[in-house]
Amino acid sequence: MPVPTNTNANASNQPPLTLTVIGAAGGIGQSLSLLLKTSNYPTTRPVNVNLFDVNTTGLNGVATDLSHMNTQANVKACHSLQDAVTDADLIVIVAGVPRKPGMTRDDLFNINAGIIKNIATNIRQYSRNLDTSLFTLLISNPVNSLLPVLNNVLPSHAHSRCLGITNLDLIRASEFLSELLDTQEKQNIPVIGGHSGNTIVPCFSYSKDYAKLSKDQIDSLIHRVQYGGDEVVQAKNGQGSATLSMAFAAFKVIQLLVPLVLKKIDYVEGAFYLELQNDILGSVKLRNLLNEPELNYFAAPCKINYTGTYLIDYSIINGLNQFEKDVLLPKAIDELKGNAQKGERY
Ligand SMILES: NC(=O)C1=CN([C@@H]2O[C@H](COP(=O)(O)OP(=O)(O)OC[C@H]3O[C@@H](n4cnc5c(N)ncnc54)[C@H](O)[C@@H]3O)[C@@H](O)[C@H]2O)C=CC1
Ligand SMILES: O=C([O-])CC(=O)C(=O)O
Repeated sequence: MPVPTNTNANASNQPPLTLTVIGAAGGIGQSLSLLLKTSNYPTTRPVNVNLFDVNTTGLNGVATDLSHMNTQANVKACHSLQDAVTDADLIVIVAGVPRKPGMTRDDLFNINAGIIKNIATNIRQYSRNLDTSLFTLLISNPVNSLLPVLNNVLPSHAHSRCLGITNLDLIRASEFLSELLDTQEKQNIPVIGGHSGNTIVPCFSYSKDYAKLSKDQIDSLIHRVQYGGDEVVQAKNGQGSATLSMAFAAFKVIQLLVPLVLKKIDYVEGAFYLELQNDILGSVKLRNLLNEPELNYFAAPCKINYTGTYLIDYSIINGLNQFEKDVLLPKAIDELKGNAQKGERY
């Protein structure tokens, strides 16, 4: 059975843009790979979508299926992590186990931490771009603890390009508000903190319609965003967690980052879970504002250039209302510190 490799000739001899999906045969991986295969990329360089999964039958099936589509990107089934990561400009990690009803994301830690550590070890050993420009997007759960596991293996100068993906929380906040208001308008609602239950802090006070909402409506919106993942897990009733909406959320992030990776723009703005490093502007100020000098990981709006996150927008904290600042944030931070320590100690 032939395994698809790049099908389009590289007439220009330009170096390809390489996007790698690890966990490509899974629920998120398949949908995300489809989106990446069918996307238009603003470049004349060849675009390679490298797929890897330990489920080799699933991997070959997905890669063969996608390879018949006459689109810009070439798909390649990689049969080792080394092959998948060596030339990557951007790696998306969706490998691991999803939740079943009754489980928390934290229940996935033991099994998924080993998977992430192995992937990180391969990135450290083989990625050509790790030291300069590689972006690594972590989707596997629990994100709050697994990003520290990833970072523990990778050199610290690469951490500002290792981003935990919380975009589904922002998308849910926007959509649930729109549904409640019965409008087509989709507002941007900042969501900060982390990616599980109480650590998810949706900031609905930033909505222009906040004053129209009752306290009960606000409480139920916050709860729905914090436990939106459970809503899908329960609906799927043992058949996994959010896959289609997550693939959409990840694709949006990749669409944002690709022009940066191609060096077509100087910086992008997005919200990510990441390590607070002293050399990222705004990190110290954010810790001071939160009165949390020991807080090592947090999700917040950031500015990112092609060498990584260079600014964390701490001003988000100043704009919060009293309830968000005094009730939601302290609960989130308590859990976030424990979640990060768990990963750091692994
Ligand atoms: N950050 C977020 O907002 C979200 C995160 N997730 C998380 O994403 C992860 C993946 O979810 P699904 O795609 O639904 O799971 P899935 O079970 O459908 O797919 C996971 C894939 O990973 C592969 N895999 C397992 N170990 C591997 C390894 N060592 N190397 C390469 N591939 C490996 C499996 O063979 C499988 O194909 C889960 O941990 C889930 O909790 C899910 C939704 C949202
Ligand atoms: O809830 C889960 O397990 C998957 C997830 O992270 C989400 O849907 O936000």
